[in-house]
Amino acid sequence: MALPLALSQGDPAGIGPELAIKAWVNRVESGVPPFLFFGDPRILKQRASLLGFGDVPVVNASPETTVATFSEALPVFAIDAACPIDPGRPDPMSAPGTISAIETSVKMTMRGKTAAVVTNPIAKSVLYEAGFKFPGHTEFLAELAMKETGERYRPVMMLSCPSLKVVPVTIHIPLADVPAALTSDLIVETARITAQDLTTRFGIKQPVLAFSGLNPHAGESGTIGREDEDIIRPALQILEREGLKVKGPLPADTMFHAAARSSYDVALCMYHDQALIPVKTLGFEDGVNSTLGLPFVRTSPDHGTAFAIADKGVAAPSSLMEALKLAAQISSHGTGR
Ligand SMILES: NC(=O)C1=CN([C@@H]2O[C@H](COP(=O)(O)OP(=O)(O)OC[C@H]3O[C@@H](n4cnc5c(N)ncnc54)[C@H](O)[C@@H]3O)[C@@H](O)[C@H]2O)C=CC1
Ligand SMILES: NCC(=O)COP(=O)(O)O
Repeated sequence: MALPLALSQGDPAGIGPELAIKAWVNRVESGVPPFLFFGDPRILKQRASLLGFGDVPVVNASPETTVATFSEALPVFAIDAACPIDPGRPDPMSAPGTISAIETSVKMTMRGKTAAVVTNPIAKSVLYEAGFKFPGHTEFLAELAMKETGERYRPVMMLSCPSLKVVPVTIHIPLADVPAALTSDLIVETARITAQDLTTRFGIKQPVLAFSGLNPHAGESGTIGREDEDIIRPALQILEREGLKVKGPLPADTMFHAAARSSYDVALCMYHDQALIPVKTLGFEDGVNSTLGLPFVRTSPDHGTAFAIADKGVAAPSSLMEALKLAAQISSHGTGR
């Protein structure tokens, strides 16, 4: 029997519990693969009754019992939240439970009990307040993988929707720090991992990688900033010599219209918003965040915790459902690494 996916709870005061309930309710008509929710069953039950899903049966389960249970009830691997949860009001006291749900999902997946990790959104600032030392899941997952195998992993964030795939080369750092963080080595390493995983996990034989510039007009031949010529172009030359198909550095403002998008498989952008604005504009409802470079498959919805709507019942589960389907599809061929 196929293994279930591990779905971590995310911030319990956010929309994660609601999305899990709605994904389970839509499982048949939307083809949602079996998942095991790692989190506090009391939170799921509370949220279900608050939002009019009180008839959803929530049962304690293990990876071994999930697939058989899934058609009848929402299976939960119980992890204590350790504090009362008020939807929309995040509390750093819930951080240990949030982190433990991620850790347990990874452990189960790396030990072959679950097929892949799908994460519900966490609020970075809430976890930072509780002492969490990682910028986000992406880097934390690499650390957890290293704990399991002793090997170092270089994680790469990729967001995708049907019409676009993007990779931010620098991720959660202040914009003012981007130019100093950007090096040819960082670009080359990010591109190699992206190209490998696009081939092994996404079935794109020889992906075309398009690179944005950093400055307006990709620096206009070095007259509006030097990074495009001094850092990005040399990285592309190295990649080209290695046989990768690359384009750029391209002006970021003109590389995302439909005709431009049809000329490449993935856009590697120099900072977070340069990459995420186009993909969330084109496909917020069905966008998926995947972590490349890890020894297991991880996906997540493209959005955050949406605290302002966590008690309203209006959160759309579509992005989480796409994340679950993509994780199942990729992991059915192995990890690709
Ligand atoms: N993978 C993750 O763990 C991610 C976590 N975050 C975290 O989420 C928190 C909030 O971030 P924001 O920038 O406000 O982004 P957000 O995605 O939570 O919300 C942005 C807007 O989209 C709406 N929205 C989000 N998801 C929705 C859904 N499923 N259905 C309907 N409307 C939805 C929200 O109500 C809000 O208006 C931050 O603390 C951030 O760190 C953000 C992105 C990803
Ligand atoms: N903006 C994307 C995001 O915040 C997702 O980060 P991560 O938690 O997947 O590392």
